[in-house]
Amino acid sequence: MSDPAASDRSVARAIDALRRGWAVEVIASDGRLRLLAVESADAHNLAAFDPDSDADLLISAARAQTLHLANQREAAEPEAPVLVQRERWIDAAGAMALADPVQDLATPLKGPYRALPLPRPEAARAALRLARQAGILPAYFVARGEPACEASVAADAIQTYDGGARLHIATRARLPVSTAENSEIVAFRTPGDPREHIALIIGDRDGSVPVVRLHSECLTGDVLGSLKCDCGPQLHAAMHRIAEGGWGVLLYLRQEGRGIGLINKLRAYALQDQGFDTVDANVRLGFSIDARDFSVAAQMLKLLSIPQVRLLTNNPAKVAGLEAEGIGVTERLPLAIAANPHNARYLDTKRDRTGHQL
Ligand SMILES: Nc1nc2c(ncn2[C@@H]2O[C@H](COP(=O)(O)OP(=O)(O)OP(=O)(O)O)[C@@H](O)[C@H]2O)c(=O)[nH]1
Ligand SMILES: [Zn+2]
Repeated sequence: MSDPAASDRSVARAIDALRRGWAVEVIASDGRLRLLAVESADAHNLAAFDPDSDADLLISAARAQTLHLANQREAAEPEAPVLVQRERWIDAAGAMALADPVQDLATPLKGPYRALPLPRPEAARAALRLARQAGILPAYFVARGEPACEASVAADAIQTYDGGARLHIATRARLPVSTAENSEIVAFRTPGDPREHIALIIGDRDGSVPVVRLHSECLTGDVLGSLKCDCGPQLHAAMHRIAEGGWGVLLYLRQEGRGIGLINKLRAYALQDQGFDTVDANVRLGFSIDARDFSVAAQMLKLLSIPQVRLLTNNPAKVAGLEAEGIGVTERLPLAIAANPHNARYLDTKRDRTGHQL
C-alpha cells in the first residue's frame, strides 16, 4: 500500500477489530491468515469464526517454550510465531489458558500440545506484532477455512504502522499544581492513537536549557501509590527538581507498562507474584522487555520548540531515543529513589538487566 495514511488506517481498523473480538485477515507475501484473537474470543464469535472446530492456534515462541513445544526452529527468538494444533477440547476458555501464562498455576496445563510447521511465517509474524500493538496477548485462532473478516491488513502496513504520526498540540491551559503554581498543561493528540500525551511546563521559559523528565504512565504507581515500582516518587521528585531549576517540562507519556498496556502489565505483576522478575515476566507473556518508543517525546519537544534538554533519567534508552530524533541531551541528571521492600528487586533488575544507571 503506497499511501501511508491509508496504510495506518487499515492497521487502526484491524487493532479495533481485534479488541472487539472480530476476525481479522493479515496478508503477507507468503499468503494470508484469517485470525481471531484468543483474548477476545467467546463461544459465540468462535463458533462463527470456526464452525468446524479445526482452527489452529498461533502463539509466541516464548509461550511455546513454557508449554514445552521446543521443536520449533525459531524458538530461540521469544517473539517469533509458533503454530499449535488445536485439539477439539480447546474451547475459548481452554485457548485462553493456553495463551495466558498467568493461569498456569490455577489451570495446570492439559497438553500435550503439538506444534505444526508454520506455512506463512511472514503473515504470522505480522499478526503477532499486530496483537502487541493492540495491547492484547499475542495469541490467535487461525482459521483453516475462509470465515468472513471485519478487517484486512497488509503485513507491510503493520510493520510501518506509526500511531504517533501527525502529532499536534490540541489545547493548552494554565494548571497550577501543588509543586509549582506557575505551570501550564499542553495536551497532544494524534489521529491514529487514542492515547493523549501531555506536557506540564513548569515556570517561565528563560532561555536556559530546561530540565526535562520523560515519564511513562504508571496508573498503579502514579495514582494508587503502588510500592512495587518507583514511578510515583519519581514523578513527584522530578516535578520538584524541575521547579527548583526555574523552568522545565514534564512529559507524561501514555506508555503504560513500558508500552504493553495496563492489563498486560498487571499480568506481568501476577507472574512476578509467582517469582518471575519484571524482564522475564514480559518475555513470558510474549512481549519485548521494553515496547516504548521515545520518538513521540522528541516530537512533543519539537512542537514545544525545545531543541535541547537536561534529561532527568536513569535510563540510557531515553537519552538515545531523543538524540536519535535530533533532540540534544546536554546532560543526564540521575533520578534515584530510595528502595522499599516491595520494589527493591524491581530496581535491582532495572540496574542489572535493563541498563539503568544511577
Ligand atoms: N511491563 C512492566 N511495566 C512496568 C513494571 N513496573 C513498572 N512498569 C512500567 O514501567 C514504566 C516506568 O517508566 P519510567 O519511570 O518513565 O521509565 P524507566 O525506564 O524506569 O526510566 P527512568 O525512570 O527514567 O530511569 C511505566 O510505564 C510503568 O508502568 C513491570 O513490572 N512490568
Ligand atoms: Zn510504576
